[in-house]
Amino acid sequence: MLQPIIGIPCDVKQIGLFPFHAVGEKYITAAVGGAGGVAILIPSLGDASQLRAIVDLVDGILLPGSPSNVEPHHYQGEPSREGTLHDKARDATTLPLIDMLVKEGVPLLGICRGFQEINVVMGGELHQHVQEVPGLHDHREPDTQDLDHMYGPAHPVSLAAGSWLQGWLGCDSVQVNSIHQQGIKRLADGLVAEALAEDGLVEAYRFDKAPGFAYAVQWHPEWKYWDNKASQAIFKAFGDACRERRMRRNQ
Ligand SMILES: N[C@@H](CCC(=O)NCCCC(=O)O)C(=O)O
Repeated sequence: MLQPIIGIPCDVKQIGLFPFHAVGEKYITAAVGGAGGVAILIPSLGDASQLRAIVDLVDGILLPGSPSNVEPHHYQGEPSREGTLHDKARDATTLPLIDMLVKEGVPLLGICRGFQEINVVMGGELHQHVQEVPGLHDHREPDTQDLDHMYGPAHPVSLAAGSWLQGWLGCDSVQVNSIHQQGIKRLADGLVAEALAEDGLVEAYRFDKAPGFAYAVQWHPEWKYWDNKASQAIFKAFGDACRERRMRRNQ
């Protein structure tokens, strides 16, 4: 099968005295095994000339999750609390990159932080502490070092009538994991909710008006994707869109 090139933007993390650009391995294995691509890691240099070359190089972009948060000035949010983890370099890379990808119809899959980034770029807003919003639940991960527990099923999401997920899965609800403190406060115009948590928080959306595949989920389908039908469906759809772009570019 044709292997499209899937770019994954890095977080910038301090390891000892030096900054490193890094991506969690589970995103890489899901891009390769779940979407059938060749994964390339994209350094978060925030350089426009690099972004142009990257958009010309890739067949799709997977925006991974991260413990860091989008800086609130990008969506007119209140200043972050003292000690909030940000990643200025990632923001400076992914936010302009998303705009280019959507405009040019390059397939885009956002996961967790990536889900939040796309909403911000398209003009939406985020809750910074979902668990403190009246009526919303606590969506943070369980206090455990056991990853199977941390990334295991946490709550159901209802699939919107006519959603891609409902069509892919043939059901109206799935269980998802939950490892996030921030969430969608206002869904950007043009983004169509695909799934909602029990408290009404948007947990997945598609971007119908985008010329290409543009989909994002708040949960973590990359975690043991091979054991989860919804994860497999999401990565297959993303991989198929990337393959279609590859085939068009090969013509
Ligand atoms: N920081 C944001 C996004 C949360 C997120 O992406 N969590 C995953 C971190 C670890 C991993 O990559 O699996 C928020 O708190 O909402």
